[in-house]
Amino acid sequence: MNNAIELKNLVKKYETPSGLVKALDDLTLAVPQGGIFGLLGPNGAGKSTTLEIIVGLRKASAGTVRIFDRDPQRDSQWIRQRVSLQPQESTIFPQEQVGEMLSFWSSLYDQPRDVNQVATWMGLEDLLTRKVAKLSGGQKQRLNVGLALIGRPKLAILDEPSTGLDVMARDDLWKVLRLLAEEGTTIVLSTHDLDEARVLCHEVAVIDRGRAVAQGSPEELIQKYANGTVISFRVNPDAMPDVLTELRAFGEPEIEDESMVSIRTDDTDSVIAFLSRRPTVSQFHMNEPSLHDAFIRLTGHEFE
Ligand SMILES: Nc1ncnc2c1ncn2[C@@H]1O[C@H](COP(=O)(O)OP(=O)(O)OP(=O)(O)O)[C@@H](O)[C@H]1O
Repeated sequence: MNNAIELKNLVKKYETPSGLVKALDDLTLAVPQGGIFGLLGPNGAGKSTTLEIIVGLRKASAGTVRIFDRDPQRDSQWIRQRVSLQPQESTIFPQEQVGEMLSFWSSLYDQPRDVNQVATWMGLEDLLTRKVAKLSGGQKQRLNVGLALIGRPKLAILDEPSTGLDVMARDDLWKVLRLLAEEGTTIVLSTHDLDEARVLCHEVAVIDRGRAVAQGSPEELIQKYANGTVISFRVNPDAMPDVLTELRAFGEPEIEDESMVSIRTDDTDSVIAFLSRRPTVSQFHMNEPSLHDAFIRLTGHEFE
């Protein structure tokens, strides 16, 4: 068995007062063991629903779920010792102190990590005697991630772990996640931060409207789906018609305003060489192909 997670043809329907909501619509994906895997998608794409089904908190309406080759609904005891979830929101035990929470959580596992080690990882070492209710949003988030890691899970499921963290806390979290992945932990996180997905995740699945529309490393997806670099520049309005005509040899230019033009190209060197020979052209700007471009190409709509 090579995969930590195998989801096949998952469907999840929620009953709501205004009718059935189809949160997952034939979602299929596999997560290899080890490494950091990202579920990437806009609000409402179905990421949290997928994560909750993986840990057995929710039951799919149809389809199959295998976690280390087991069924999380039937083998819930086995799964609970090895698979952890950091939910998006949690209001557990607000009157307890941070240290008490970490100790209590660690007592639920057979081979927990050291409480002080996890507190240090999460930047909570000076807050161990503070009540959970008195933590800031970012501190609560760090505690929730710490609780998800303290049981030494084989598979840690993190639902938007960076949300609410400042840049330094986010960088510290990334370091911890990379360290755990190097040790062999499989980490699955959801995010709608495309930059986070690109720098942190070894592999991502792009989720859109309840389906996984593509899977691969961020660089693979960019290469496969994001079309070329966008070069934009200013041009003297009098020279615009000539420049546009000649530029068409490289692709279809887009006029942004009366003096700003952009063109998407795979042949950056030739376009730059052409433009730099023109005295009427100035202020070059290059936008490398990104996951955002790949997402738009894959889904046909903006990431929002
Ligand atoms: N308990 C629920 N009852 C009814 N509808 C729900 C429930 N949970 C989620 N949904 C709906 O299912 C769809 C998918 O939601 P989900 O929370 O899985 O998406 P998400 O990708 O995690 O979004 P976000 O990035 O905003 O957290 C949305 O349309 C949402 O409104």
